[in-house]
Amino acid sequence: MTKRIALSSDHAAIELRQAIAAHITAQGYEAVDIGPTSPESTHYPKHGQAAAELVASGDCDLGIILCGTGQGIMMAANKVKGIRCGVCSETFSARMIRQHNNANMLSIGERVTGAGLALDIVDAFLSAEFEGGRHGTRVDMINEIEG
Ligand SMILES: O=C(CO)[C@H](O)[C@H](O)COP(=O)(O)O
Repeated sequence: MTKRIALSSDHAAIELRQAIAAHITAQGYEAVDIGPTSPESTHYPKHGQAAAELVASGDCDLGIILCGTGQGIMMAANKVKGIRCGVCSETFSARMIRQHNNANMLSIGERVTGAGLALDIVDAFLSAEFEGGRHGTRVDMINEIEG
């Protein structure tokens, strides 16, 4: 079944978000891009929350969110129950947050990471699978903290 990927950003990362949407669509994913499209200044918490809710509800399989640094929108997304989101600026971590942490969202900073590398980061994240085992025990411990 086609994987649905939630995408959102604030004003600082619209161009990179749209490039990622086109990139993953070309790979056969369904990009559920909830904007914004206007370059007007906006507030990253609401965009992080909206994408995180699509993932937490099961409407989307995974999510990719962006802001200037990737940090603020990641913090907002991680407040939604069931979300495990990491900021990545290289491919090793993008792969590992899936394999070891079962991350269901990836965050990238458009003001930090160039577009070419960002697309490689997305590929690393989307192609990796959670390994379970001892990592499952640890992810369960994270979920227990959340309650
Ligand atoms: O990176 C971000 C949050 O972590 C934001 O994109 C950034 O703070 C927006 O800044 P500005 O309003 O000056 O464009």
